[in-house]
Amino acid sequence: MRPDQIHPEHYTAQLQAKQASLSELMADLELPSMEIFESAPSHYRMRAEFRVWHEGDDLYYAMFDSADPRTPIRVDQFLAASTLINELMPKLLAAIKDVPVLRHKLFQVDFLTTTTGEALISMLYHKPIDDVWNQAAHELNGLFPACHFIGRSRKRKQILTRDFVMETLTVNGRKYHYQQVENSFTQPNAGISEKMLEWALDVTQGCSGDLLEMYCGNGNFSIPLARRFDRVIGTEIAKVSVNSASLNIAMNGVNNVQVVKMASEDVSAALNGEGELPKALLQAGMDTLSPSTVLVDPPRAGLDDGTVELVRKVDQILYISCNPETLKRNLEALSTTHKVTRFAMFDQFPYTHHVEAGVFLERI
Ligand SMILES: C[S@@+](CC[C@H](N)C(=O)[O-])C[C@H]1O[C@@H](n2cnc3c(N)ncnc32)[C@H](O)[C@@H]1O
Repeated sequence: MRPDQIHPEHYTAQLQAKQASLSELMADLELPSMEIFESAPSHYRMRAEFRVWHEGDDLYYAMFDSADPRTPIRVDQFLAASTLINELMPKLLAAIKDVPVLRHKLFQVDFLTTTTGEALISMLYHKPIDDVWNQAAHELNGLFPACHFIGRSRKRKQILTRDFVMETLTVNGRKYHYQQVENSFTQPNAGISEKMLEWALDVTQGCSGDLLEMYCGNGNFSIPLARRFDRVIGTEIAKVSVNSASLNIAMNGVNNVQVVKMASEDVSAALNGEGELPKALLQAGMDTLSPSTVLVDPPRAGLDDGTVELVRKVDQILYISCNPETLKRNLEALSTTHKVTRFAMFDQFPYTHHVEAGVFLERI
C-alpha cells in the first residue's frame, strides 16, 4: 500500500466495496448475514517497513509501487502506521543523518510498536555491522531510551537491548499481555485484533470440552479462549512463536493450554491415524484430548486436504482466514458435514484489497 492510497475520507466507501466483493465471492455458499468490523481509518498498523533512500546528503524513507519498482516514493509520514511510528520516523533520520557509521549503507528500517507505547526499531545494512557500529548504535539508543534497537547485516543480528516488545490487548474489558518478537507473525492491526478476539469469544460462548488450535502463533487466540474450554492444545510451525506462546501463556496466568511445535500437515497426518502419535503430541496430552471445537487460522494458502479431513471430525470449527479464495474452497469441502452459523469480516488491512474473515461452523 502506497501512502497516496490512504484517504480516511474514503474509508467507509472502500469498506463497503470490500463487503460487496466478499459477499459476491461467497454468494454460492449458504452463509448467514455478514458481521462487519471496521478499523480505525488511520494509525491502525502497529508495524511498518520502509526502504531508506540516499540522495546526496539527504536520506529519506521510501516505498515502491509494484508497477514501477525502480522509482522510490518518498514517505515522510505514513498515515496507516501508528502515531508512535510517525513520531519516530523523522526523529530517527535526524539522529543518524550526521553519523556516517549509522547511515552508510542503511537500506531499510522496520518499526514494530505497541498500543502501550513500546517500539522496536530494526536497521538493515548492506555492509557488515561491527563494534564501531555497535558503539554508535548504543549512543543512538541513549537518545531513544524507550525504544529497542536491532542492527542487521548479512550474517549478523545485533540486539542492543532486546528483540521483542510487550503488547497489551483489551478484550471485553480484560487485559491480555503478549510478547511479540521481531520478524515473527503478529496481527498488524491491534484494534482489529481486539475485535477478532471478542468475536471469537462470542461465537464460542456455548462451547465446552476441549479445543484443538492449529496455526496458534504466539497464543493470540489461545489465551483469551482458554477460559471457554477444559483443555487447549495449540500447534504452530515457527519455533520463535511457540516460545512466545509458552511465555505468554505463563505470563497471563493460564494453566490449561499446551503448545506444540509441529507443522499442521504432520498434526493432521498423526490425528487422521497415519501412524503413531509423535512424542511431542503425546507429551502435550493429545492422546486424551477430545476436542469439541477446532480453531484454525492458516496462512494465505488455507487448509491442506489432510487438515480439512481432520477438522471435519470435530463438531465446531472456528476458521479465521486472511484469504477469502482459499476460505471459500475449504468451506465448499466442509459443506457436506458442517453449516456456517456465523460469518464476519474484519478490516485488518484498510485501503488494500486484503480481507480477514471469520466463520463459525457447526455439524449438520
Ligand atoms: C495467520 S498466522 C496466525 C497466527 C495466530 N493465530 C495469531 O492470531 O497471531 C498463521 C500462523 O501459521 C503458522 N504456520 C504457517 N504454516 C504452517 C504450517 N504448515 N503448520 C503450522 N503452522 C504454520 C505461521 O507461523 C503463523 O504463526
